[in-house]
Amino acid sequence: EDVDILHNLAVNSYRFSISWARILPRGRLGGVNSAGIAFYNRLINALLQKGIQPFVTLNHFDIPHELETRYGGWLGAAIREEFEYYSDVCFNAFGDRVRFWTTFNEPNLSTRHQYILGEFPPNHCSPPFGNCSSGDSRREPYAAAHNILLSHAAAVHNYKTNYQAKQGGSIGIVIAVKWYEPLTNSTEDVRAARRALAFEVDWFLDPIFFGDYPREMREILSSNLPKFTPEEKKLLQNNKVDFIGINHYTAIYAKDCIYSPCTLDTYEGNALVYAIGRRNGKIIGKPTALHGYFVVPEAMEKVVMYVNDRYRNTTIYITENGYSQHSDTSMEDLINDVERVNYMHDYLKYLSSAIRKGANVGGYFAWSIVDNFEWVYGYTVKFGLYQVDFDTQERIPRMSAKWYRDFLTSSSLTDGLQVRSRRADS
Ligand SMILES: O=C(/C=C/c1ccc(O)cc1)O[C@@H]1O[C@H](CO)[C@@H](O)[C@H](O)[C@H]1O
Repeated sequence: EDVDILHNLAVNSYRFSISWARILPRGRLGGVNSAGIAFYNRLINALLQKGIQPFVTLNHFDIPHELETRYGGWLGAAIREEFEYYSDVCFNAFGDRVRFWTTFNEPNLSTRHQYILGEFPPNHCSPPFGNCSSGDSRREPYAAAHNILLSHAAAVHNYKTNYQAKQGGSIGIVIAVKWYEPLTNSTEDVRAARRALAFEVDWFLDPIFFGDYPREMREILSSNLPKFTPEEKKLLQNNKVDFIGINHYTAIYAKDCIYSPCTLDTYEGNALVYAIGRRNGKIIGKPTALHGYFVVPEAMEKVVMYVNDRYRNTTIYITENGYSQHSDTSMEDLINDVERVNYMHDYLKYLSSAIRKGANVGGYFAWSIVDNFEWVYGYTVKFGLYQVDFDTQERIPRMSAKWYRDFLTSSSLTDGLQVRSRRADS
């Protein structure tokens, strides 16, 4: 039914992730769960029958529980071999039909929620970030990220060596990219915004493209930041991604915390930056249902140009972009979601502007087709173009679903928005 919905919406690609635990419930030392393989085979085949390209993520936050018990999850170096094995099972089982792979979804966001703030499992943190039963908010996120980067490199190496030539697909990684605008035009705040971006984007993409962490991180984190051996640098640089996925939702002001005092217990704390939604009392953009996420459409162009310029014109896919509503919104407003229509329209307008300036953008994915389980917020935050009645599983198209279908199927729009649907494989 959902594949029919996608077909009626006229999209040409669908992004989803595979649950590692559904394929390998106990990791590589346990067996492959054939029911899990069969489930994704049915989904992939149903999509292809409708001419929809599957765009597949291997890891979207969750891991088999046994790997947490056995290795301490991403903190243990042994998880790299586990991920390489898991990715191999997936390339083998699904790679004959999948043209687009990504290794990780937003590891730059998940490691911070897991190991700095302690909000996501395994809930590790230390003061001043929080009081967790274990953790080290200044060291662990970087240790976990290091193992993720090397797991990524191992999977990309395996795909490029053993699968790419015969299967003909491409492989990338998805990074969450929040845009940071300097709070004031002081040199300190301008540097703070640049630094926040380095701790957001360059943290993962610099090692992948240039073989090492950015200078800002090496200076500030010193011995808390792991080091790559010469062989690891080579592994990273020799196995560049074919494309970069960007999940972009919002922008926020960055205030310097090196030359002026701040509370440093936030998401940007380790970068010595304080992020704030207001400048002189004026909010950066309309708030959404997700705390700290504001509507700032022009930031779409800025993040795309930044990534395009720094990472040498590598193809960019916008792998997520979307607008959230509170579940306590009235039924009428949930369905007549004009704010979501405006959000998508305006963000797409700035994406088209980036394309006109030369950015190499291969496609755009709306988040999300249906209301999703929003992690720690559960069902209280709604992102769907289709509303879901969770008692009956009924899907109800919102205004945004109709708008998006019209946008994708009309060859031009009268109001100057000139983005067209692009084929994911072009
Ligand atoms: O998962 C996040 C964001 C999580 C978060 C934000 C704010 C907090 O306070 C806590 C968690 O990013 C992406 O954005 C979406 C819409 O959020 C999620 O539904 C996707 O699963 C994910 O890839």
